[in-house]
Amino acid sequence: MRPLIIIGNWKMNGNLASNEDWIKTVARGMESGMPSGRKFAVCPPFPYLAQCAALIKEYSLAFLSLGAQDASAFESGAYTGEVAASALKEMDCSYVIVGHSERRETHHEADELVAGKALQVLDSRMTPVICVGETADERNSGRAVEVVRGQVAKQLSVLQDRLADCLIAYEPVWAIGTGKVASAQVAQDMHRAIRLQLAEFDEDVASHVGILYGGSIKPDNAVELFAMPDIDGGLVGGASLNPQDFLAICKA
Ligand SMILES: O=C[C@H](O)COP(=O)(O)O
Repeated sequence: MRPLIIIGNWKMNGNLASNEDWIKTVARGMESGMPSGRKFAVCPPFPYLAQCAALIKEYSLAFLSLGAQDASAFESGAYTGEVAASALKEMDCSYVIVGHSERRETHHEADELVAGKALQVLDSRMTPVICVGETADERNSGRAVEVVRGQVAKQLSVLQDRLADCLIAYEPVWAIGTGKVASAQVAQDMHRAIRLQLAEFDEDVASHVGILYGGSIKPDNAVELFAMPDIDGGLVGGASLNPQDFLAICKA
């Protein structure tokens, strides 16, 4: 049985004061317990990881793990501005997002680079959250499944059965930050297509990999999305900035 995993991605938001308020509010909200069989994490920007790790300890927030929004495909060395997966592990990260569409678009990250990042994350004993998803044009021209299959195929060709230790986040680009959430059925159909593709490679890998949905998740659409058999949780952007909304999604 795969756990439901809900990961908040703050993107380039937050500051020392608001981060502390967020953690305090979430700690209070999680105090009385959380639904069983679920895991929760938050991914702040790199500079705030140490602060958030310390606050999670201070408030004994056992339910909440820490994650990062990216990692280098290199182990260490002269790569100015890059952050090594091993450094993220030292900061108490359990998850690292790789290949987010915002990085694929703004930083021209290709599938091979994304797979290299995922390998570094795995080698540092954390879980990569590998993002895939089609643009509006690709969906409107009927190529959504083909595009996503292509992205997953590249990851499979590099990671092989190590993909069993990763999470995949299906994030249709047209649903990110737009308020246009994919309907639960549209998301389920793509998650099913990804799982069937994984099963073509290895049934065991397919049954183990958690496939999260991302794109305009809100407290009022989370219940329906999470009820779908192949949706194993969510990667939540905008709504995760509000601690009450994040809590509501975690409990949905
Ligand atoms: O990483 C999160 C996704 O990009 C979704 O963002 P969003 O919830 O603001 O649409």
